Amino acid sequence: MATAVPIPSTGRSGAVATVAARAEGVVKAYGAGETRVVALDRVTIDVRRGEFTAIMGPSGSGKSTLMHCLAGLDTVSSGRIWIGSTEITGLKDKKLTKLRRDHIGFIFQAFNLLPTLNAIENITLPMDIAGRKADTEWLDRVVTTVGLADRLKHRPNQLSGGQQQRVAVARALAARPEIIFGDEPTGNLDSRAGAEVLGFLRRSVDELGQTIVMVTHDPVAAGYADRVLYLADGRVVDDMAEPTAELVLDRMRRFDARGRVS
Ligand SMILES: Nc1ncnc2c1ncn2[C@@H]1O[C@H](COP(=O)(O)OP(=O)(O)OP(=O)(O)O)[C@@H](O)[C@H]1O
Repeated sequence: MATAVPIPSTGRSGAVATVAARAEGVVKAYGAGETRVVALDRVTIDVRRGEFTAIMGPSGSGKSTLMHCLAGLDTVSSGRIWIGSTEITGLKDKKLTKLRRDHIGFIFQAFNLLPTLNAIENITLPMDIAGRKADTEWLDRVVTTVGLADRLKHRPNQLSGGQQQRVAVARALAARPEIIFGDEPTGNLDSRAGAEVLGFLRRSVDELGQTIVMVTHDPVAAGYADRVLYLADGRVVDDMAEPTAELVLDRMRRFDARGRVS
């Protein structure tokens, strides 16, 4: 039976509590022989708790693969992954499914709402399926934070794209997951609606203490994060603190597809 393995201590007290997810020496290869593609090449990162981390990089650099491996949606070829204090590499399917359900929230580019359910029913659906009772006080805070209090009885087709994505954000936040992963969460939205959703993601970090990891191509979206990790050719090539859209754009202009200064 696989058991929870604590994240190795860095020697400082409280180190475990500050890390929401960790990848250590992660390699992910697809295929074999001549068609073998190394999507992740010895990636080591810590995702700090209570931070908004963006993952950027050219197309094919390994962003989605890294997110999927961190979230336990894909297996690694070698290396180790932790969510909180639990090592997920090696966990059996059933345990992994439970860990994902109980500790991880997802926001995808497509909103993935059920059309026959209203907003609040969509928000609480994962908890209903898991047989968990919603904490009503928390749910009220979440709904207020994402600005949906007056739209809870509306079905998805009665909401704008931005409002639908806010329902998806609230759905991810409702169960108080350890970490939320977003794959281009504003990719289907116009810039105004995208800014609104990003503003609410930012608030959920600042006001609710949420940890968010977001894959994006958009320097404006990355500017909402606390930190941007840049991938190139399956490797982490840069780690930017306190990004702004301008700094990110400048960084993208100066580096070529392999992460080298051009
Ligand atoms: N299922 C798969 N089978 C084979 N190769 C794959 C598979 N998934 C991804 N890859 C390859 O792994 C590499 C990284 O892909 P990944 O989707 O992680 O990149 P990305 O940075 O998210 O790209 P994009 O920005 O275009 O979405 C690419 O070379 C891709 O072709």
